[in-house]
Amino acid sequence: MTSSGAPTTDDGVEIRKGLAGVVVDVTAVSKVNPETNSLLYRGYPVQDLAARRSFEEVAYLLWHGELPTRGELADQTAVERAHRALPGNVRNAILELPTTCHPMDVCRTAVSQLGAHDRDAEDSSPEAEQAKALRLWAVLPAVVALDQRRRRGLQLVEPRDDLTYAENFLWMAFGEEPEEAVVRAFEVSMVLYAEHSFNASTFTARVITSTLSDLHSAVTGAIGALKGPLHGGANEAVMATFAEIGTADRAEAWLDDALASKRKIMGFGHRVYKHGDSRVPTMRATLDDLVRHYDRQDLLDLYTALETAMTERKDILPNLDYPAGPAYHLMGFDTQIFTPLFVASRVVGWTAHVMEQRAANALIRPLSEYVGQPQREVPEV
Ligand SMILES: CC(=O)SCCNC(=O)CCNC(=O)[C@H](O)C(C)(C)COP(=O)(O)OP(=O)(O)OC[C@H]1O[C@@H](n2cnc3c(N)ncnc32)[C@H](O)[C@@H]1OP(=O)(O)O
Ligand SMILES: O=C([O-])CC(=O)C(=O)O
Repeated sequence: MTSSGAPTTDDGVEIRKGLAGVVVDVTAVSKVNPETNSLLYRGYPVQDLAARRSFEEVAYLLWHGELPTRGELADQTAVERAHRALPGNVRNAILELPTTCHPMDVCRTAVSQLGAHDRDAEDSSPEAEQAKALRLWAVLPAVVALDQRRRRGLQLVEPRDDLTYAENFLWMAFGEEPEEAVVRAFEVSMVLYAEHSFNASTFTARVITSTLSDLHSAVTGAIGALKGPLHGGANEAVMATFAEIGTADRAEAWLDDALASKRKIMGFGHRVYKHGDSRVPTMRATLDDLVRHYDRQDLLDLYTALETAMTERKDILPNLDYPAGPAYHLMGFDTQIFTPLFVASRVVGWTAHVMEQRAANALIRPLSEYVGQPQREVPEV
C-alpha cells in the first residue's frame, strides 16, 4: 500500500485499479464536481438546462460549446428531422436479429451497420465528424423504437417531422401522440443522461478514437461498455430489483438478504459521487410527476423503502439510474429498452468527446505490471 491507500506490487509499483482517481486528460465538455454535487455542461448547471432548454438545444451546446441561436437551432433541427428514418438496409439487418438477444446488442449492431453504410465513415475532418454525430443522434430513436415494437410483434411506426425529438421518439415507440407530461419527463431524462465526463463508456469511445479509428467504431465500442450493469445497464437492473422485491413492505428484508449474499444493489453508488449524484434530485422530481400522472404511489413507496433501507444499512446513495428506471417503466417502455434509451441520449456526449479527443490526440496506452511466470524455456516436444 502507498500512503494514498493504493495497492503496490512486490516491486513497489503503485497500481490504480480501475484507474480510480487518475486524471488522464483535460476536457471542456462537462465538469463533474463531487464536492458540490454539481454537473456542468459547458459551464451550465445540468438541472437548469433540464428546466429551461430542449434536448435539441443541449445537444447543440455539448457539440459546439455554446447554446444555439434561433437560426443555428433551426438548421440543426432541419437536419435532425431529415435523418430520423432508418435506412432500409439497416432496418432489415435489425429485423433479422433474434429477439432473444439483448436490445443493447441491437443498438450496437445498428450503429456498426450505419457506419458501414456511411459514405463519410472514414472522413475525420471536424465538419464530417459533426455531421456524422448529428445523423447518428437523429436516427437512434428509430433503432430503439423499432426494436421495442418488433419484440411486441408490432409494425414499425414511421417518424414524423412535425414533432420535436422527444415527441417523435415517443410517437415511434408507442404509435400514439404522447401526453405533454410524458414528453416533458422523457426530455428531462434525455438531458440528464447526455454527458458525464470520463465515465467508462465515454472513455472507451476516447480510447478507440485515440487510435485514429472512426466515429462509428468509437460509438459501437461505447455501447458495449454502457451495456454492463455497473454502468448504464443499471437502469434496467433497478426495475428487475423492484420486480423481485414486489412491494414496499418487503424491501428491508430483501435488502438484508441481498447484502448478506454480497450482492451489489443496482442504482446505488457511484465511482465519483460519494455524497449523492448531481442528477438525482431532478430525475426524482420528474419521477414524482409521473407517479402523480399515472397514480402509482405504490411504485414510489417501493422506491422510497429501498432507498431508505440502503441509506440506513450502507449509507450509499442512489445514482441517476435509480429514478430513471422506474420513470421509463411508468412511461411504458419495456425494461430491456431502458439502456438503449440511455444510448440515444449519451451518443451526444460520446461524439462530443470523440471530436475533443481527435482535436488533441494522444494514443491511450497505459502500462501494466507483469505478475505472471518468469521467463522460462519452451520444452522440446
Ligand atoms: C449512470 C451510471 O453508470 S451510474 C452507476 C450505475 N451502476 C450501478 O448502479 C451498479 C451498482 N453500483 C456499483 O456497483 C458501484 O457503486 C459502482 C461500480 C457504480 C462504483 O463502484 P466503485 O467506485 O468501484 O466502488 P466500490 O465498488 O469499490 O464500492 C466501495 C464499497 O461500497 C460498496 N458498494 C458500492 N456500491 C454498492 C452497491 N450498489 N451495492 C452494495 N454495495 C455497494 C462496495 O461493495 C464496496 O464495499 P467494500 O469496501 O466493503 O468492499
Ligand atoms: O460517471 C460515471 O462513472 C457513470 C455515470 O454516472 C454516467 O456515465 O452518467
